[in-house]
Amino acid sequence: MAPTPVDTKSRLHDLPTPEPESPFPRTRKPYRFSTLCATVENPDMKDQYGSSSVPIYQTATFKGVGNEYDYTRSGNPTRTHLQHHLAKISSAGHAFTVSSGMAALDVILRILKPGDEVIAGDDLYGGTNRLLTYIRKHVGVITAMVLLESPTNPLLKIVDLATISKDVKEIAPNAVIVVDNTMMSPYLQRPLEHGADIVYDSATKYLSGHHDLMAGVVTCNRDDIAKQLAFTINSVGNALTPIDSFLLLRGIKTLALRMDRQQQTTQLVAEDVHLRIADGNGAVLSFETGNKELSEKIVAATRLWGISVSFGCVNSLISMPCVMSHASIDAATRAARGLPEDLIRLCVGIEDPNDLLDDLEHALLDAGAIELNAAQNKLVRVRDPDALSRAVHDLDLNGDQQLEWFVSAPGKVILFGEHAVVHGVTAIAASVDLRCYGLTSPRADDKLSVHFNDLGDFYHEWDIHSLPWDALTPTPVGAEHSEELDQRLIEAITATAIAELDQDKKTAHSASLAFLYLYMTLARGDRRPALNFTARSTLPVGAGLGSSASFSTCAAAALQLVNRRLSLPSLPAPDVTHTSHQGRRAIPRDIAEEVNRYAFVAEKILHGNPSGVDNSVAVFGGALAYTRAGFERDGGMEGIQGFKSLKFLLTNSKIPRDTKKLVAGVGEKKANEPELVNGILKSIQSISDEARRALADPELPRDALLSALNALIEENHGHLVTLGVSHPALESIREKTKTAFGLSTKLTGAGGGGCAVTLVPDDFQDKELERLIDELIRLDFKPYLTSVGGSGLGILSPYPEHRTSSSTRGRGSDPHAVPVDGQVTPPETPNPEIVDGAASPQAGFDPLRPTFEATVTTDLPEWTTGLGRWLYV
Ligand SMILES: Nc1ncnc2c1ncn2[C@@H]1O[C@H](COP(=O)(O)OP(=O)(O)O)[C@@H](O)[C@H]1O
Ligand SMILES: C[C@@](O)(CCOP(=O)(O)O)CC(=O)O
Repeated sequence: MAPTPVDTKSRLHDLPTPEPESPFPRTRKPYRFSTLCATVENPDMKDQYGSSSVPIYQTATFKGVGNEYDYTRSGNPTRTHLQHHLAKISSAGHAFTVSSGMAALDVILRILKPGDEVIAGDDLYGGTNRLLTYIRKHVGVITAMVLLESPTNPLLKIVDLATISKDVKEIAPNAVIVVDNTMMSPYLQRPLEHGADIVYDSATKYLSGHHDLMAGVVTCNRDDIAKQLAFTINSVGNALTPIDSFLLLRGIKTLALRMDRQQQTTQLVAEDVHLRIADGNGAVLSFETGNKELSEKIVAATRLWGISVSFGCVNSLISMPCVMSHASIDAATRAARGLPEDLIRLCVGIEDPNDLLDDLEHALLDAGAIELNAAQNKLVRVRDPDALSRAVHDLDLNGDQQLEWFVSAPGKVILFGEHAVVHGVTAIAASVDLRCYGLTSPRADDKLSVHFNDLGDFYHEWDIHSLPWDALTPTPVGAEHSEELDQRLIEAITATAIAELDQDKKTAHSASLAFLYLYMTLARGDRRPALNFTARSTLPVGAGLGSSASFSTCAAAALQLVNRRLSLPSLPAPDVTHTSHQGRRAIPRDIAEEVNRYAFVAEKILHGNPSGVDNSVAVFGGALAYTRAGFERDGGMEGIQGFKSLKFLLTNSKIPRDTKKLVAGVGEKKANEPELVNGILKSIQSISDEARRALADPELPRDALLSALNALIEENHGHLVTLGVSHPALESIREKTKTAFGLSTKLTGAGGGGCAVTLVPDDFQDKELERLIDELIRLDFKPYLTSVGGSGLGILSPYPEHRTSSSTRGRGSDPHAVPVDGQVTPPETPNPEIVDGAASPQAGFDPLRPTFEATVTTDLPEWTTGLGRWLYV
């Protein structure tokens, strides 16, 4: 392998363009850009066979000693051709090509030494931001470099490269000026001509143009810098492969042609839709809609425009930077940099402009951003389709015209993987047909109250102004809550609002803390709605069936609805709703995810270190294989169909326990006995994997499936015993089901008491089951026969057409009776009766709260069903 720095062969070309030999004695003009692009010539590298396209030297090594090439990491003829070509079109003395745009930046940043400082713009591509943050944190770099981009991405701010370069050189003569030129490509801008020292491009974009390769290009004129870059590339081994060098060389030939076409169409698109465009150059434009949900709808409604990150491809792309390319910049930083959450980025390709415009127009219409003005017979922009109703609602939040929002969410049973799931192992869990219900009702005073019937009929009210608002860092609409809880807010609520509670009621403390944290975090600016929140559950609380997650889901959904952070979708037309699911599945995934994020926040307050499996089941319902993100395996969840056909008996030992403590206990055991616990975690992962395979296998005979699951239940329970989370009462439930009935049982949830789950085989006689249930009751346990895999989060439709009138409520009326089409924002409820506070009841409003609080628990499912149509995830 060559010991010397490499690939500086690109220096060998002559600028301007090599002139083809001419018999005529007159001077030729230098070739124009598009000709330069299409003409790949290097007089120093004539092909031995006269091939008109540069061949791919697909070889790692070259034979011989002391030759020009010996090892492809260090130098390869295809790459040399490419680099020569790039140097030519970039007005550069040197060009290097590496494996991606980020690799190019990385190679450049390695010029820095500890103590050096980088000055960068405030609108940087998410990946650039991430890499700079990493370098700052890990390499201790503190102004040796000025990093610029023009136009910026995605806000298209223009940077005066020439002036800035001049100023920098006056103030810090040694600072290296680096320019990311990806948005422009050398066709539109050659920053080396304006004082930049180094220019890099993600060649994945315009330079290659077809999104069929990843590549980065670094160009410079300074020999000292070129030497450093070549050294890094050779040492790191990230130089571009021969095949990608070939593809990039081929892409560059059409650069000017593509860019011309893409720019023309961009201009047309920008003018046609009358939306904000930052600059007329390039083929990327972005615009705001004023509403994140509207932007999402527009993006989702396009067909020809591909929803994708990146740009520079011949195919047109549409994206929302805040949730895609720039999602790795946290929400607070995005907000501070003025990067709008609703921004839509269009990257225009080479399709027929009329098709692109048609598609965009359809998407804008479908999303409700524009509408046909019948009088003028033309499409006009709807300034903000939700603005009027939102403004009305916003006023309502402090007035007397509010909605009651009624929501519900199921509990869960974990069949395999509890506790281990906290540490990254996959858990297999499903929803149970026991639910928590949450209702927000407006108040006419300045008070916030909670009523937790299941926690010793706990009721408390707070003066809204007395809550510790100073400690709150507001979360903008559409922004995500950070992964960490805001400890300052928790401490402030604990020291004020919680400190005034009766000290004996610990469970009510934590539920109140979680609710107040969500209430404050989800409030919008100074609009702090006066309301009561009542929660009731058909689930046993604190028994391992996820009552906390279903409570958290109800609180998160209700408060997001009250604060208009969720917009219910328009409902399917009547002829569609009576098909497979009768219109039940009316809540789309993005809304579910939004609720799940905040349900997880509340779970963190209640549990300390939850895995997120409980709240995911509470929101999404069904049966899931759930793996927490952030460990060695990929996080995520996947539905499991086979689980739904299983029958389970859940038995509450009635031994109270504290999930937070049990989870912390396992964490401590892992810290003290890592080998033991890691071994157990590995085994539980195998159990979950095995169960998942068995449940997904359509060929596996039913009895083989059931006996496999029984064996896995026994094995998993054994591991939970070793982890120290069983309890004598759970062991006695196991004993009873095993010896007298031959059934397999394990603890479920956090253990330490709480519930056990028993798999009931298909052929288990009803009589036997009754006998088992009786015996368990006699032993003072509480059994529940449950079906699994039902719906997740439910929201009682706020549309009056979907509500059953008070005279028919509770008589089992058809909950799916009258679906309507097309309404996006629920109409406000007229004349609400004020339940708490001084105002007197008003006519025409029939509040749910009194009956909700008075109905016996066992009647809740039927009563809630009779209220009208429920929309489910
Ligand atoms: N219906 C409810 N009303 C109010 N808070 C509830 C309700 N259900 C659960 N919680 C909260 O969740 C806690 C129980 O959580 P946890 O111990 O994890 O039990 P589980 O296994 O039932 O989820 C309660 O102490 C309470 O703070
Ligand atoms: C023990 C654990 O795996 C499940 C806890 O369930 P529950 O709170 O006992 O319903 C913890 C978690 O996954 O967050």
